[in-house]
Amino acid sequence: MDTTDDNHTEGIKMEIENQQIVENDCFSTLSDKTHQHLLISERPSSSCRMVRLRSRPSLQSTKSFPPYSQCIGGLGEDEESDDQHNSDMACQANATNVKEDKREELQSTERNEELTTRSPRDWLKAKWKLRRKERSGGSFEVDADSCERGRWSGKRRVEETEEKEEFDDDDDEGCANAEGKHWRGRNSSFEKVRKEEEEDEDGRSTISAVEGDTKSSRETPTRNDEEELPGMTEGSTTQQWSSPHPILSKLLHSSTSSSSSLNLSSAESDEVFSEGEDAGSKRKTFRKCRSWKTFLTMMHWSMSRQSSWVQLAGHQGNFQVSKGGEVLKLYSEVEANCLDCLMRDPLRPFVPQYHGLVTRGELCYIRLEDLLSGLKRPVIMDCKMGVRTYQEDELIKARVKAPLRSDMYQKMVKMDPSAPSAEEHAQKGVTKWRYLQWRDSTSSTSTLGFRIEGVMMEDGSIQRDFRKIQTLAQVTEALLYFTRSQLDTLRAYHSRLLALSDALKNSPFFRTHEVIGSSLLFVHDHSKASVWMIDFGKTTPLPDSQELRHNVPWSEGSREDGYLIGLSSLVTSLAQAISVASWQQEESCEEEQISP
Ligand SMILES: Nc1ncnc2c1ncn2[C@@H]1O[C@H](COP(=O)(O)OP(=O)(O)OP(=O)(O)O)[C@@H](O)[C@H]1O
Ligand SMILES: O=P(O)(O)O[C@@H]1[C@H](O)[C@H](O)[C@@H](OP(=O)(O)O)[C@H](OP(=O)(O)O)[C@H]1O
Repeated sequence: MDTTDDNHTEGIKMEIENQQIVENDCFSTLSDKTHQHLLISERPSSSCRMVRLRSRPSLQSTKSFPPYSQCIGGLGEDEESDDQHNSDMACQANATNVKEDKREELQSTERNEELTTRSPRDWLKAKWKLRRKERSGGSFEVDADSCERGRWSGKRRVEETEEKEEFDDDDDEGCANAEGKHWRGRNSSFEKVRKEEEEDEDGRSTISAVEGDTKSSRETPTRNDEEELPGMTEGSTTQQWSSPHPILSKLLHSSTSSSSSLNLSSAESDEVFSEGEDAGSKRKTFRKCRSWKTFLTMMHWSMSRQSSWVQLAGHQGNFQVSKGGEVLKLYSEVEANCLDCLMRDPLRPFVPQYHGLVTRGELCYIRLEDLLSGLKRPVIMDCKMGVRTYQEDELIKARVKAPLRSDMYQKMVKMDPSAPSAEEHAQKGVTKWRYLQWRDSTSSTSTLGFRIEGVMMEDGSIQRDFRKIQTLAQVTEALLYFTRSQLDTLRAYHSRLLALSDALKNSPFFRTHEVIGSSLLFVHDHSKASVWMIDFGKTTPLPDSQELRHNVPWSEGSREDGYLIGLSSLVTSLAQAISVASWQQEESCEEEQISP
C-alpha cells in the first residue's frame, strides 16, 4: 500500500468493525445487520457456475443515461458530463491513473471495433467476453487485499481521546480563508456561537451553544480553529520523487508510525541535526531544517489534498476537505442538532461520525467523517430520499408571498420549456415550492419516494441525468450501471439497506423527525461497499410527542416524508438488479462454455 493509502487508512476514524465479509458464494446469506462497510470479494468467472438461473425481469430501456448495455465496458463517454466537477475529478483521476486509463482507452477502442460488426447475440457475447477480459486484466484486483478484511471487520472503535488529541494539535485562530467567499449566510446563528466562544475564556467546547445541554455521552464535539498555511491553497500540487532526500528520509523515519502525522514539531526537526555541529553549521542546518520542515508540512497538506473526495450533489462551496479523514460542511444549526442526536441513536452506524464544530477564518463548519476516506477510486451515488423535498413551510410561504426565483425558473425552462405556466413565463420566475414540487413530480421522488441525484464512476466522471428517471425498472438499470452489474457490490448494498431498515425501526430520532431532502450516499470501490445517511439540513423535530410513520403518502399538515417508501423502492430495485446481474453472469458462463 502506498503512502497516500496509508494516509487514508490511518486517517480513518471510522474503524469499521461490525461489518460482514461478503463471500462470493451466490447462496450465502447476509445476516449481520450491523456492519457498516461490506467487503466485496469477487471471484473470476468460475464462481459463476454456482449461480442459479433466475427469471429475467424485463427492464425498460431509458435514454436518460447510458443504457446498461452501453455501460458494460465503458462509462458512457458520450454522456454530457458535469462541468467543473467533472473536469476537476477527471484531471485528478487522470493524473493518478494515466497508465490505466490509456490501457482502458485502448481496450475501449478495441471493444467498439469488435462490437459494431456483430449480430445482437454475438454482440452480447462479445461484450461479456470483453468484460471478463477486462476483469482478469487486472482492473479489479478484488481479492488482493483479503488481508485487509480483518482491519475492516469487528466493532467500530470510538476513539474520542485520540481524535481529540489529533485535533488539539491544530493551531488556533485560523487565517482568513479564501473559501469563505462561498459562505451563503446559511449559518447566521453561527454569530451567536462565535460570541459565546469569545466569552468562553477557558476554551471550552462551544458546541454546547448549539447543542444545549444534551451532550453525547460517547463523544464531546470540540471546537477547533484551523490555520491555513500561508500560500497554501486547496489546489496545491503533490510533489513526486523517486527516492526521498536523505534528510527527508531521516525525518520520515523519525516520525511516528502514521504517515498521516507528518506534523513535525521544531523539536523533532532539530533533533535530526543536533549531533556534533558548531553554531554556524547549526544555524545553517536549522535554516535547512526549517525549509525541510516547511517542505514536509507542504507535503503533508498536499497529500491530504490528494484525497479522492468529491461533492456529488448539493450546494457548491458548502464543503472543505480536511485532514484526518474528515470533511467540513458549512454549519447549519438544524443539521448540527440532528447530528448531535444521531450520535446517540441506533442510527449512528449509518451516519458519518460527527466531531463537533471548527472555525476556519470567519466561517464555522461541521466536522464530519469523510465517507470516502480509505476508498480507492470510489464510485458514489447520491439518492435524495422521501416523497417530497420541500418543507411544509415552503408551501405556506408560496401561498402567502414567496419571492419569485428567476434561477429556478431558468433551471425549469432548461429542462422543459413547456413546464412553466403562462404566468410564470411572463414573470420569468417561480416560487421555490413550485420548483421543488415540479422537480419531485418529474423525477421518481413523488412516485418511488427517492431520486438519484447523481453518480460518480471510478474514473471521476459525474452524471446527473438520472434525475428524470421515474420508473423502478429505470432505477434498476441505473443500479446495474452504477455497480457495473457486480453481484457482490449489489448484494452488499442490499444487505446494508436491510440493516438500515432495521435500525430505522428502532430509532427514536427517526420516529420523531421529519426527514426532508436527506440523502443516502452509496459508496463502493473494488473491495468495500456501504450506504450512509447524509444531509440533515432540512430534518426537523416534530412538535410535542408527535411521531411519523414515514411509509405513507404525504398530505398537507401530516408532515409525513415517505422516507420508508423510498427505502422500500430501493430495496426492491436492488433485489431486481441482483436477479438481472445473476442472470447475466449465468448467461456469460453459458456463452463461455459454448465458445471453443
Ligand atoms: N461525510 C461525507 N463524506 C463524503 N462525502 C460527503 C459527505 N457528506 C456529503 N458528501 C458529499 O457531498 C454531497 C452533498 O452533501 P449534502 O447533501 O450534505 O450537501 P448539501 O449542500 O446540504 O445538499 P443539498 O443542497 O441537497 O441540501 C454528497 O452528494 C456527497 O457527494
Ligand atoms: O437540485 P436542484 O434542481 O438544483 O435544486 C436545488 C435542490 O432542490 C436543493 O435541495 C435546494 O436546496 P435546499 O435543499 O437547501 O432547499 C436548492 O434550493 P436553494 O437554491 O434555495 O438553495 C435547489 O435549488
